[in-house]
Amino acid sequence: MTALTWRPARCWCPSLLQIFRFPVAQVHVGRPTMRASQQDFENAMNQVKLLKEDPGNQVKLKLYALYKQATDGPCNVPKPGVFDLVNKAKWEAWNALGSLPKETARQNYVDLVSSLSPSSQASSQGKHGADEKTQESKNIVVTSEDGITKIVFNRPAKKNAITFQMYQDIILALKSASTDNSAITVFTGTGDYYCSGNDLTNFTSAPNGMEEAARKGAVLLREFVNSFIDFPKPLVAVVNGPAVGISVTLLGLFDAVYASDTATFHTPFSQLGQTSEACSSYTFPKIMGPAKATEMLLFGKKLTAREAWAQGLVSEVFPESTFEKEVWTRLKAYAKLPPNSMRISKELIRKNEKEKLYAVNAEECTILQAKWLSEECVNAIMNFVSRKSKL
Ligand SMILES: CCCCCCCCCCC/C=C/C(=O)SCCNC(=O)CCNC(=O)[C@H](O)C(C)(C)COP(=O)(O)OP(=O)(O)OC[C@H]1O[C@@H](n2cnc3c(N)ncnc32)[C@H](O)[C@@H]1OP(=O)(O)O
Repeated sequence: MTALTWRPARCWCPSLLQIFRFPVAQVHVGRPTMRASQQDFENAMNQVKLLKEDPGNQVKLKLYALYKQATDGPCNVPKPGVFDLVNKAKWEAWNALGSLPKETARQNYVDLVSSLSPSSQASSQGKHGADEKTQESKNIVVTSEDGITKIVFNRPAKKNAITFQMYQDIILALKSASTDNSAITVFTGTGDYYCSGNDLTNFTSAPNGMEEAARKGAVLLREFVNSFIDFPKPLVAVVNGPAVGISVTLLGLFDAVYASDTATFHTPFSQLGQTSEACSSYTFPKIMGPAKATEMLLFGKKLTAREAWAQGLVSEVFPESTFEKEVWTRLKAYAKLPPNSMRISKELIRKNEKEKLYAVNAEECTILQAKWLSEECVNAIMNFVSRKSKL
């Protein structure tokens, strides 16, 4: 990215004030802090002007984005052209905050400013030393090191099944990773599974009735999948073991998929009385051809890692014994590549598909909302919960 000029306190360039007024704090997942008042916000703006060191482009972009979000709300201006690099980066940083409420943006701004003390400035400028923990909730752990933000499914006792809270945590983790200092973002799992898909007990607690739960589920799913469609940096899956359901279908939206030879890929939607999601009704036929996609998405055929590689869903398969070492060595090298080249190349690949992907996602969610209320689906969930059936 073109360097954003930094002017220390004594020589502010008025035209750059917009950029530097708003240090962005990390997104605090599951840890609400006290609301910042307008006065706290103004104090923080003044504090920013007193910073003596340039906090780095990424922080400046975050500052800008939070400022705009806190004052104007969600991004509402057209995206600058591809060659208007600085304004485009600013627009992307603001747009990445999505529908983050103004009050939260204001709080994040205040938190970030207070974190920009001399001792914390080093990390915000991207000097990755020891593993820098950027965000942690119980079941989704996010760390950043060596230019790589790692988002880990961390619920091994339940084979990393994804709860409602985890969907929300992942949305926030991706938002944060899209503007952090890392070059690439990686998903992986703790334990023997990569992920067993949607937590089927998400269906069993519906205090306001199933229709309301299905409606909320569809809204959440749509936002969740959109956050993968929109993710601007290279997104890599390190598939350490079996993957089921939505953790498989999402792979069609990743940029690279590395799998251990212990991994399997299974989308048992018909068995569950459900239908495909995460744009797989579009991406899978495109990746592997309609005949193979049908075997997976309609008939629930489970693929080995090598079969998934042969069908183009997986980039490369590694023996379990050397998987971690080989994959992370490679990813660390990739993370040293010029990040903006990677982002722009990804944008070139993705941009012609985006509108189609949004539309497919919306339609899949509408169909699923109805399927979740069907007898076929309710029976399948009840059979699982009452331990009558497993995959
Ligand atoms: C009303 C509408 C609300 C909608 C909310 C929607 C939100 C978006 C939804 C997006 C659509 C996504 C679809 C999918 O992902 S479909 C795929 C769903 N996954 C499955 O069907 C897998 C079910 N699990 C199994 O079949 C087996 O557990 C598995 C083969 C994965 C492993 O078998 P194994 O014998 O090795 O291990 P256990 O069965 O003993 O598992 C250990 C414990 O983990 C629990 N577990 C595993 N997977 C899940 C899961 N998906 N959901 C909930 N719990 C899971 C399992 O029950 C065991 O728990 P206990 O030790 O407590 O018994």
